[in-house]
Order: sequence, then structure tokens, then C-alpha cells
Amino acid sequence: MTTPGPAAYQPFGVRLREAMATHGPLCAGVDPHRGLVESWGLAYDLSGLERFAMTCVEAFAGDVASVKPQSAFFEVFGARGVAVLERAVDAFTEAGTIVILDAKRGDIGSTMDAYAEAFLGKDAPSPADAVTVSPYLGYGSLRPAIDLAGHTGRGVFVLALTSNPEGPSVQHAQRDGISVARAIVEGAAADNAEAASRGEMGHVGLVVGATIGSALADLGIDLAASAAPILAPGLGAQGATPADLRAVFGAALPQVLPNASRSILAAGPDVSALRAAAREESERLAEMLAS
Ligand SMILES: O=c1ccn([C@@H]2O[C@H](COP(=O)(O)O)[C@@H](O)[C@H]2O)c(=O)[nH]1
Repeated sequence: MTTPGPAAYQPFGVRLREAMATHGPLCAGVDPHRGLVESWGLAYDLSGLERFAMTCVEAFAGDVASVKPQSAFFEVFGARGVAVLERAVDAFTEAGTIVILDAKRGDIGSTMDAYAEAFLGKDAPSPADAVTVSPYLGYGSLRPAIDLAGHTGRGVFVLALTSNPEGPSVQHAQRDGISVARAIVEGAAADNAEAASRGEMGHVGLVVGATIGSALADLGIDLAASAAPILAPGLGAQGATPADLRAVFGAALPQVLPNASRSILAAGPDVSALRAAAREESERLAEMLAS
């Protein structure tokens, strides 16, 4: 038997907006790095992975707007690691917490179709609410995922200006005076136009690092006009602070889901301490947004 996607209820951008209004904008990362797992006193094996993931579920589910499990840290354990990821995704989903799976998939359209079904389809084993996708085979190659997400009430987050120092070598490159990043943002804006006309965020999100400094202004990019939810990694371990967000995102700030992983997870393994770290960060971010 198949279950209906959340599309039967509300579009992704609307659900995300409501969750951010209720819990604050923080997207808490679930990244079982070997060093973190061991610092929690767990063995770096399947049982440690399961314990780490389920501790995150206990601490964050129902308490933050969204979580972002990093698929790589589960895939490294093979199929049984992926099974742990699926159990964590299901547990967050049952608690009503939005799951953005960081899998950064991207391929030719026909293969992208299979990735889309795997992560977002109504028959997917453990569908996420949204998945990160890579547009470097061309924005149009993402069409199967963008369309399927729209039809199932789910979302995609397209890499636009990533938080790593190597990103600009590709993303700032220009053709006909338009940067790669700007072309990606304009693609998302076109796909979100209908939601934008209703004053809502769309289902095509963008990944824009909190570490990018003045890149948006330098490249003439208007993120606010894209109506895209913006996943902004880079807080904490990568050096960005909540105060940087206003300077980086300006008018697009209400669309931003700041993401922190290691800096919050370092508060574990105690569930209350982990939950408190996420709450404090979320409150700091909400205050900054209101000021
Ligand atoms: O541009 C990007 C895109 C994704 N990420 C991912 O976000 C987290 C960040 O973790 P921290 O521990 O808070 O640094 C991680 O899963 C990355 O793969 C990113 O950092 N930058």
C-alpha cells in the first residue's frame, strides 16, 4: 500500500514557513562524523551510528523547524548505515519535523528521475521532505526532481553558492555576463513564480553558504525575488556567526534556514544538553531576525 505524499496536505514552502514560525529558523544538522561519535563515548560502528542518530531524534524531533541528516556519514557504513538513516528519517517525519536530506544528487535527466523517485517519490522507502541536488549537469537536468517534488508536496535545495572555499571557481564563472550561480537562482525563481504570486515560498530551495561574504551583491543576485527557501550552512564550525547572516542575506533573511551541525552536536551525547544547544541557537537566530 502506498501512502500519499504531504502534497495531499500543503506545499513544501508553506509547511516550511509554518515550521520556521513555530520553532525558529534553525536547521539542525545530523552529521555522525567519526570524531563526534567517539567524543560521545560511542564506538564508531553500526550500533554507535544508530545510537547517535536516535539521540539526535530524541533531542531535535518536534523541537526545531528542520533537520538535515548528512547522507555521506550513513552511506559510509553501507546498506546497513543507510537503514539507520531511513529509521532516523522516519522517526523525524513521524514527529512532524521537516527532514532535508543532504545527498547532493545530480545526473542526466533519465537517472535523475530515479534519484527523485528514491528520495521524494510516494513509493520511496523513507521519503525526505526535501533533498539537496547539484545543478552542475545543467539546471534543466534537475527537472524530474523539481517536478516530482512539486507534485508530492516536497522540495529540493539546489546548490547555488556553497560554503566551501573552492565553490567560487565554478559558481562565480560567467557566461554572457551572467554568473553560473545567478543563472541557477534565476532558474529557481522561475520554478517558484506561482508560489511567489501567492506570497509564499516555493518548493525549489537554494543552498547558499553563510560564509560567502558579499558574493550576492558582487554577482547581482536577488535572492529575495526568488521566493526560494535558502539553506545556509557554514555557521559555527565553518566560521560564520548569526551576525554574519544579516550582512550576507539582507532582504532575503526571512527565507533563510541557517544550518549548523558540528557546533551543536558537540553538546551531546546528553539529550537535554543537545536539545538546549539547538534551542539556544534557534532563539539567537530568531532574535537576530526580529531585530
Ligand atoms: O555549501 C554547503 C553545502 C552543504 N554543506 C553541508 O552542511 C553541513 C555543515 O556542517 P558543519 O558541521 O556545520 O560545518 C555538512 O553536512 C556539509 O556537508 C556545507 O557545509 N556547505
